Amino acid sequence: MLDDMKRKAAWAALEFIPRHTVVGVGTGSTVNHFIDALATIKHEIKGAVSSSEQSTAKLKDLGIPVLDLNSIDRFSVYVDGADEINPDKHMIKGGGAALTREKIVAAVAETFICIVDESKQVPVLGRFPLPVEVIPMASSYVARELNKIGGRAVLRAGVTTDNGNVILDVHDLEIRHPIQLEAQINNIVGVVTNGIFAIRAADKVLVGTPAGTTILK
Ligand SMILES: O=C[C@H](O)[C@H](O)[C@H](O)COP(=O)(O)O
Repeated sequence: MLDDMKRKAAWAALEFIPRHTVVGVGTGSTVNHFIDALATIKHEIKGAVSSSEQSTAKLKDLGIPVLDLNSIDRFSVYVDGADEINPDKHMIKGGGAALTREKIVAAVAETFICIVDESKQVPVLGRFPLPVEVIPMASSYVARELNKIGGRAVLRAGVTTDNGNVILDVHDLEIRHPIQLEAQINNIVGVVTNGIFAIRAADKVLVGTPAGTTILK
C-alpha cells in the first residue's frame, strides 16, 4: 500500500520535468520509482545529476546518462523524497544516509519537487530521528553537543556515507523552528550537514494517497 502511494507520487512528477534539460535526482525507495518513470522519457532529457551512488547505479542501469554536477551551472528541477514534511514544506531527510549530496544537488536546482506517500506528512518535524552527517573523528563530540540541544544522538551502526562519514540519528527532537535549528546544527564543528531541509524548502509536494496524487504548491 505504502509502496503504491510512493509510486503514484513518483510517476506524477514526470509531468513537471521540462524536456531537453538536465534533471536532478534524489535517493530512496520513492525516487527509485521516479527513476523508472524517468527512463520512459530518457531520450527527451539531457541526462541526470545524481545525489548518491545508489541512484547513480540505477540511472546508469536504465541507460540515463549521469552528469557531473560541477559541469552544470544551474538546472530546473530536482526530484526527491523525504522522511517527514510539514505544512511549510520543510523536510527531514537522510533516512538513507544521502542527505549531504541531496542538499548539494538541491542547492543547484531552481525547483525542488518533493515526492512522498501521505504517511510522511506531519504537523511538526521530529518524530523521525534527525540524521546528521559527521566527520568520523568528531562523532562523540558532536553527539554531546546534539544532546545539549535536547536530542538523544545515536550513531547509526554499520553505515558509512558516500562521502566516507558517519551518521548520528537524533531522537526526541520536536522541531518547532526548523530554519533556526538547521543553521544551529550546521554550526557544530565536525558536522558536514544535517537532515533538516528548511532553509531551502520544497517548492512543490506531490503526495501519493490511496485515491491518487495530491499536489501542494
Ligand atoms: O537519504 C535518503 C533520502 O533523504 C530519502 O529521500 C529519504 O530517506 C526518503 O526515502 P524513501 O523514499 O525511501 O522513504
